[in-house]
Amino acid sequence: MTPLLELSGVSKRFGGLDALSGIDLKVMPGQIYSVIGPNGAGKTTLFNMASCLLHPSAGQIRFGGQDITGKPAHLMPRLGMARTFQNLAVFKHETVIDNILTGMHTHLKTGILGAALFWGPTRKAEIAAREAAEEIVEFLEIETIRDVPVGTLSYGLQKRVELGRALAMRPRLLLLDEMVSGMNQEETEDIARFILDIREERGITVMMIEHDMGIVMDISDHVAVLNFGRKIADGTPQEVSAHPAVVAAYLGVAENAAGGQP
Ligand SMILES: Nc1ncnc2c1ncn2[C@@H]1O[C@H](COP(=O)(O)OP(=O)(O)OP(=O)(O)O)[C@@H](O)[C@H]1O
Repeated sequence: MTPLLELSGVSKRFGGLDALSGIDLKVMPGQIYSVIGPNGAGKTTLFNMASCLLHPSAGQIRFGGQDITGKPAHLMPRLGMARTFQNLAVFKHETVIDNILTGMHTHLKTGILGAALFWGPTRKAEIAAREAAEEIVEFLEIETIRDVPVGTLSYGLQKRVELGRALAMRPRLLLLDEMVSGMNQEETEDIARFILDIREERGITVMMIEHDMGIVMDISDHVAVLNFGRKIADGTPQEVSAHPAVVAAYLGVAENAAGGQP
């Protein structure tokens, strides 16, 4: 089976710093794939390169079998890749439903001129987009807040809206950057359930960066561990959590935090 996303020998250098060095990884269709590692390990840099916001200094990135190395980021939604960001990326003054509708516009090809010339098909596309947006609202259980401006909602609900907008792009691959950070236990469990349903019911492959080991261990099929820009382990949650290099990397962090020697 062809990997949905494949990084081969990917490196990224910022000035004198090797943020990533020779990363190889394969995300297979249907997987929930987590990327973990201590702060500064290179996780966000990896996501930025996978979504073409940054381009690698060396190596190749393939998406759906197609070489996307060096391609502009704005093409990614059309190719079937959507993402959420570590910092909230929502339109705070817009309502929940309007935020989700903005995700649909990747697939609405007709602009104002098209609307004037082809009122019929454009109208149909708009109606279909609205129906799909309503269906996402229902799926994410946010019907009661559909007309509320997003900025007035709790952080956990705003993240849920951001997830809805990414789903509206109808991706094959969904990249989730620290989705549950800052969420309470109940909100985290809701997100874990949504991610499982996104894979089961929508057939979307999910790749996520997470610091919350509970959700990583509970729902991932595969985990890659980064440390100082290198992949130090790769396998099932059970395999990586027992891997000596992973234990040492996390122990080093804990000892540093406690003022001990790494
Ligand atoms: N644009 C940039 N210019 C220079 N250095 C950068 C840039 N982006 C990231 N870095 C550096 O690259 C390294 C990896 O950073 P990155 O943000 O990818 O780590 P991370 O694993 O996502 O960390 P965190 O868990 O804290 O979000 C860090 O040393 C960081 O300071």
